[in-house]
Amino acid sequence: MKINQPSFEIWEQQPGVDGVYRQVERCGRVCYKSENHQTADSARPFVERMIASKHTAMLEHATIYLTLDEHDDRTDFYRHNRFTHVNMVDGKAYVTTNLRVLVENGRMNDLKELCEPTALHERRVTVHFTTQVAITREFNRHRVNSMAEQSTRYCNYSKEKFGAEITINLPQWVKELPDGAWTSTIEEGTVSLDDDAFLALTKKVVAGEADAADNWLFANLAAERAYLNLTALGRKPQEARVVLPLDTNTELVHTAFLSDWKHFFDLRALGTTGAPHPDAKAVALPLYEEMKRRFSL
Ligand SMILES: NC(=O)C1=CN([C@@H]2O[C@H](COP(=O)(O)OP(=O)(O)OC[C@H]3O[C@@H](n4cnc5c(N)ncnc54)[C@H](OP(=O)(O)O)[C@@H]3O)[C@@H](O)[C@H]2O)C=CC1
Ligand SMILES: Nc1nc(=O)c2c([nH]1)NC[C@@H]1CN(c3ccc(C(=O)N[C@@H](CCC(=O)O)C(=O)O)cc3)CN21
Ligand SMILES: O=c1ccn([C@H]2C[C@H](O)[C@@H](COP(=O)(O)O)O2)c(=O)[nH]1
Repeated sequence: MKINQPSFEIWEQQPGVDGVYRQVERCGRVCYKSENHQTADSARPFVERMIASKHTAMLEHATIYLTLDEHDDRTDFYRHNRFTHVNMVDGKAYVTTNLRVLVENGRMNDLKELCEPTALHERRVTVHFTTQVAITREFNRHRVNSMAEQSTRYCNYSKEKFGAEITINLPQWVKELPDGAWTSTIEEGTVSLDDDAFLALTKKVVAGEADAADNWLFANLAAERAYLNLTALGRKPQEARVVLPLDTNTELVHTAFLSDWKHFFDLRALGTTGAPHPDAKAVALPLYEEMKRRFSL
């Protein structure tokens, strides 16, 4: 069993139309952890597959910036589209939208007007989180955001690609436990108990003699054994996944307007409506600091 630390990364879109396709591919491949299929020219066919299979939500991760004339017919369309922000300044329309809007409204020609963001465009920002399933349940309630998440229906953790093991994302309360028998094992990021050691731990739990770290490790290790046994018995990942704990590691991508990120930080970092969960705050607060530096929130 692996133990990951929570983390985040801002995924900046590369310039131009190529950057548009690559952003969709990078975010979309998180779902099936299929990054190994990415090549120099795989982005456009990937996007075409997403369109053909009607998985157009993935297209929302590509941000489109346009600068149009106030009186251009196209400006009118974008001003009335609810997934688009338009700033009107001195006769120009500074449009921020996403690729799904263009694809689903037959407006791919507008890509000819693609530009890099100026100070007058409302920014959209893509963030990749590595956290627990428990936390992505909370983040995914920010429903105006665009999302892509690693799938427990389709990822088979018993495969070599996942190291044939389960990965847990370390909860803050476990990290903050006073030093004990498991401290160095947890810090190393891998736990592997042979059968005798697992049975000894099980006995301690059953006898009610296990401490907090013992109980936490026991439950995760038992879940891992059961998951691997179920897949070995022929159960599909989407069946075996029901025994996985809420601290199972997952990857989540959110793309949102800066104004929506501000709302996210109010809830998940700053706690303006109640204390954020410590595992949410563990990624949201440093992300807030980083966004303040990069985008002057
Ligand atoms: N691993 C993964 O991440 C997977 C994710 N899913 C996701 O589950 C969802 C299934 O729900 P379903 O309702 O069919 O999917 P849709 O993606 O069609 O709708 C979801 C929401 O997207 C909004 N939306 C539509 N167009 C845009 C756009 N251009 N920009 C921003 N938001 C937009 C709609 O808003 P409104 O209500 O205002 O119209 C709607 O609320 C999908 O998003 C799908 O991708 C499914 C499988 C795997
Ligand atoms: N209704 C619905 N069902 C879905 O399954 C679905 C959606 N919507 N919306 C978008 C998400 C994202 N989806 C996907 C589907 C495939 C890949 C993918 O990586 N495909 C690889 C092959 C997979 C592999 O080799 O492991 C590819 O190269 O196309 C990514 C995201 C599926 N998704
Ligand atoms: O059929 C599906 C598969 C996935 N999703 C969404 C829900 C989550 O945000 C991610 C990962 O979900 P899993 O259930 O772990 O596959 O994708 C969905 O809505 N429908």
